[in-house]
Amino acid sequence: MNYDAIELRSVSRSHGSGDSAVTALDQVSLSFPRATFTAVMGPSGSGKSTLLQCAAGLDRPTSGSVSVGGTELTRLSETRLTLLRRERIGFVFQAFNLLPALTAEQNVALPLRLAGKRVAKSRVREVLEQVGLGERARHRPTEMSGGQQQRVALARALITRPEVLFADEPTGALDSQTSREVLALLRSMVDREGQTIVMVTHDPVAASYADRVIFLVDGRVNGELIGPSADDIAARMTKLEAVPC
Ligand SMILES: Nc1ncnc2c1ncn2[C@@H]1O[C@H](COP(=O)(O)OP(=O)(O)OP(=O)(O)O)[C@@H](O)[C@H]1O
Repeated sequence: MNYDAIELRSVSRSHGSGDSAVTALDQVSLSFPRATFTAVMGPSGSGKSTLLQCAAGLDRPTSGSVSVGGTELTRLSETRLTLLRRERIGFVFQAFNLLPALTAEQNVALPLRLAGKRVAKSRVREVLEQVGLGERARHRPTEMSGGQQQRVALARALITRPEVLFADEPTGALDSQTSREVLALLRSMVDREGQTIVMVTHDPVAASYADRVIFLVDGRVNGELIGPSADDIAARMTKLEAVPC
């Protein structure tokens, strides 16, 4: 069967209990087809991070189910879930989280080393070249710009050829020119390599690089835009943020 990269079925996630319970996600059903780039947007507290965490197997839904490439996460033990995350899911965050004592190539090789796998130098070079850093393999993070560091983080996320790359505000710490370069790189990973990407962002320009933008409000899907411009996205966000709580 040809499964979507990620599928969420009626996913709910609550925190706490009784009167103080908070519903961070409320019956969310979404599919993320392979080789597509999806942005997730919504007002602060609308459930974006919770959605990403549940979809990536970092958090468990209170009810509903999540599948990665047809594998149902909700049925896996913690050990199997950790293995699946390590082998089939990639992450990049606003903070680059590189190890300062290691060179770019050592940082990129780290996920394979941690998994006890053989590290082929040629594969490390290949991903560094994909992100345009073939010449910087021996540099340490302090010798690189913010954009270059985020590209190393991207190469590190891609070394295992993950089925899905989750990006949480990946350009939040970058200036607008550097952000555009990183976003163009994400776009080309989808178009050239068939990578599936799900990205949470507050930035309409960043979201406009995606094929589809999903809007969350109060833990529910409030609609989507397909191939929108940054202006369309900004207008929709302004409307959503104007809704009284
Ligand atoms: N561990 C937790 N305990 C209690 N409530 C939580 C917890 N994590 C999230 N929440 C609540 O769940 C809701 C959704 O939070 P979430 O962080 O997913 O929103 P978000 O859209 O990512 O917000 P932001 O854009 O501000 O980062 C919020 O009301 C938040 O306060």
